Amino acid sequence: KSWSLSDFDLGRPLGKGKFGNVYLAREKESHYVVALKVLFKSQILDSEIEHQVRREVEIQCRLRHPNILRMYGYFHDEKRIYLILEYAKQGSLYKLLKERERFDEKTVAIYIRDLTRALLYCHTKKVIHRDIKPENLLIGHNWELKIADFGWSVHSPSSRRMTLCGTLDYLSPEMIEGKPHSYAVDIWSLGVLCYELLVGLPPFDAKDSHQTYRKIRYVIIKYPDFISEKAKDLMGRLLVINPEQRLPLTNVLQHPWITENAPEGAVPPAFNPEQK
Ligand SMILES: O=C(Cc1cc(-c2ccc3c(-c4nc5ccccc5[nH]4)n[nH]c3c2)n[nH]1)Nc1cccc(F)c1
Repeated sequence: KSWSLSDFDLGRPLGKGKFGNVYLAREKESHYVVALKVLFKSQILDSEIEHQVRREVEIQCRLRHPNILRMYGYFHDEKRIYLILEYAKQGSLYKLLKERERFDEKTVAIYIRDLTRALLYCHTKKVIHRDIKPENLLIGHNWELKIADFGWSVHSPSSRRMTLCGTLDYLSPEMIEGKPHSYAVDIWSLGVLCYELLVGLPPFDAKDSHQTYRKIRYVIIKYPDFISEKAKDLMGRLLVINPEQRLPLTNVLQHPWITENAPEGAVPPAFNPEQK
């Protein structure tokens, strides 16, 4: 089936990015609601990232997992490329985190469990570095987490942590030192995300990038006293300088903090607007 713009009714913008915007859209026949991402060919060609976009499309179309945002297809006209993406009803985790300041340990354990499963799935498909910072995580209809790897594209200008290459907070020590990154970067960023969801701030937050670099390289972390010992134990096994010594993803699922707080069948709580 080849799609075209005339197959969709376009709705409001969902996110504005450097290479194009994302719109709510509804397929006319089925009334199926999607997120339609519009990329401008001119900008892609100018930025010589055409191969990267092709690779992203290639990867995204192959990935099928409940915690990875689906790409249903794509099409183009003379000026633009259109990506037909899954619509995540509850929006971004980043927005939710800002609204709620931080999450309770059971909720975070469920999110970390689901992300670990999604990353394990990616690694079996030889895909690494799914950028799992809050800006790239969307919340689905049943409040489940979805990795939406925005890759290089910048989203919603309101995201506060934009340095030119994206936020530093999630960089692993080996990436800072320009070493080739492996699957282990995903384990590191899982630790960073866990901390940020529990505390409300990233672990290496600092007033300037040099301080952030220093904190990352020497893994200088302060855990607030409301963080449980088991949560600290898990993060301590993920945020390890030496990539080989980080807890493998399969062991994350067996960690007591996960098994006790996110037992089989536990699902994320519904965040009702009035619930504080
Ligand atoms: O760009 C993305 C991923 C991506 C996903 C999205 C995105 C952004 C927002 C949403 C939303 C969404 N739901 C909302 C509800 C409330 C408020 C805002 C919302 N945004 N649902 N699905 C989305 C999908 N933008 N970009 N992939 C990509 C990029 C280049 C090439 C390629 F093949 C893939």
